[in-house]
Amino acid sequence: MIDGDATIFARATGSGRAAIAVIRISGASSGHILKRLAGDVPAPRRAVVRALHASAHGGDLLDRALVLWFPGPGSYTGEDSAELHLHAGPAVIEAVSDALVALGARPAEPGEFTRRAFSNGRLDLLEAEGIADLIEAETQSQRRQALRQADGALSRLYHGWAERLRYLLAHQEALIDFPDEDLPPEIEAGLVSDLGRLLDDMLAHLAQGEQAQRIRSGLVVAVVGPPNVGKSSLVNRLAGRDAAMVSEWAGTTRDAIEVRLMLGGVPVTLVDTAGLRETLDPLEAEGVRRARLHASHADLVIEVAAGTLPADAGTSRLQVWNKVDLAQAPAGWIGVSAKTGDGIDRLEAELIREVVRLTDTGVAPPMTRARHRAGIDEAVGHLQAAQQLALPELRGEASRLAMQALGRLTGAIGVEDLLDSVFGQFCIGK
Ligand SMILES: Nc1nc2c(ncn2[C@@H]2O[C@H](COP(=O)(O)OP(=O)(O)OP(=O)(O)O)[C@@H](O)[C@H]2O)c(=O)[nH]1
Ligand SMILES: [K+]
Ligand SMILES: [Mg+2]
Repeated sequence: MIDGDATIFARATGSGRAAIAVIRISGASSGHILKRLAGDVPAPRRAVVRALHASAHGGDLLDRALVLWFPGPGSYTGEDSAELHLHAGPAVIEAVSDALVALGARPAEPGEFTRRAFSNGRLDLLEAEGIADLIEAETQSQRRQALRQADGALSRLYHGWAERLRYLLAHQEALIDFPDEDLPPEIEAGLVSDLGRLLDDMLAHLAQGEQAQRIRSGLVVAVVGPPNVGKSSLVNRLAGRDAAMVSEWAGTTRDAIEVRLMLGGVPVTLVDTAGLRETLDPLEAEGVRRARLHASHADLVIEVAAGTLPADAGTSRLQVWNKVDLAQAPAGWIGVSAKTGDGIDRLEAELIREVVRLTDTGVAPPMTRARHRAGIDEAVGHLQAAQQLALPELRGEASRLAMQALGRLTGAIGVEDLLDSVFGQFCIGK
C-alpha cells in the first residue's frame, strides 16, 4: 500500500441517496485539517455543529456539519481521527473531498482504516476479518458469528493454544537442559498427554469449521427422487412461489432450478432437480446426470417419493412422501401433500432442525476462513510429528514451528505477505 504516513479520508457511509454522509479522516494531520476546515478542534468524542469552510475559493461555506474529534491512540485506527457528518448531496461530498485534498489528505484505499488499526495494535488479524464479515453479514447467524470474531473470541482461542504450547516448550527445554538430572518419568509422560489433549482440541475445531463455513456461505439442499412424485410442487410450496414448472408429464424438470430461502436464520439454496430414471432422451439424461451431481455436492438431500417406494431409497436423513391425499406415507417417511399443504409445516420444522444441526458451532468460536484452516492444519501437522519424535530436542523444534503457525493466524508474526489479501476484502472507508 502507498504512503502509509499520509492522512487519509473516505466516505464511510453508502453511496445511495441518503440524508447524511459520514466522511472519516485519519492520520497525523487530522487535527490541523479539522482546525482549518471547521475553525477549531472540538473536545474529544463530542458531537458539535460547525460551519465547514474551504481554505481556497475565498473561504467558501461548504456545509454545516456535525463534527467529531477522536484523538489517538484511543481511536479506531489508533491515530488522530475525525468524522464529518455531512448532508449527503453529491456536490457537498465533492466539495468537502476537494477541500480535504487541498489540505493535504488523500483518499483512502479499501480497508486502509482497519489496516492502520491493525498496524497500531488496535486489533489483530482475526478481529479485522471479523469486522470485514460484519460489514458483509446478511443474516442474523452471520452477524452473530462475525461479531464474536470481531470481539476477539477466535483470537483468545488461538492465543490460549499458543500459551499451552509455550508451557509445553518450556518443559521440553527443561528436559533438554537437565538430561542427567533425575527427572521423574511422569513429567515426560505428562507432556506427551498434554500435547495429545491440545491436538484433540485443534482437531475438534477443524471439524467444527465446516459448520461455520456453511453459516458464511449458506447451505445447499437438493430435492431428488423419481419423476412426477411432485418435487417441483414441493419446492414451490417451500419457496412460497411458482419457481419451478409443474406438469403431469414425467420429465418436466430438466435443468436444476435454484431457490433461495432462509431457514432457521441460515441462507439455504433449495435445488429442484430432474426426476431420476433411465431415459433415451439426451436432454433428460443430461438433467438426470446433473441431478445426481447436485445430490452428491449438497449439504443435505431431500428424497421425495409418492405412491411407491423407490428401489434405491433409504440413504437421506430427510425422506418425504408426497401426495398423502392419495396414499398414506410408509413408516419413517414424512408425509406431505404439496397439493393440499398437508404436512408442510412438519417438513419445514424437520428441515430447520437439520439446518441447525449442520450449522451448529457449539459454544467454542468457529474458524471462518480457509486461511484459518490452513494455519491450524499446519500446526496440527507439526504437533503430530512432535508426537512421533522421541528426543525432546526434536519435539521442541516441531512445537516451535506449530507455535509460529498459530502466531500467523492472529498476525503476531510473519504476515506482511498476507495483509494485502486480508485488507483488500474491505470496502473503501473501513
Ligand atoms: N394429488 C396430488 N398431486 C400432486 C401433489 N403434488 C404434485 N402433484 C401433481 O403431480 C404431478 C407432478 O408434479 P411435479 O411437481 O411436476 O413433479 P416432479 O417430481 O417435479 O416431476 P419431474 O420434474 O417431471 O420429475 C403434477 O400433476 C402435480 O400437480 C400432491 O400432493 N397430491
Ligand atoms: K412432472
Ligand atoms: Mg419437476
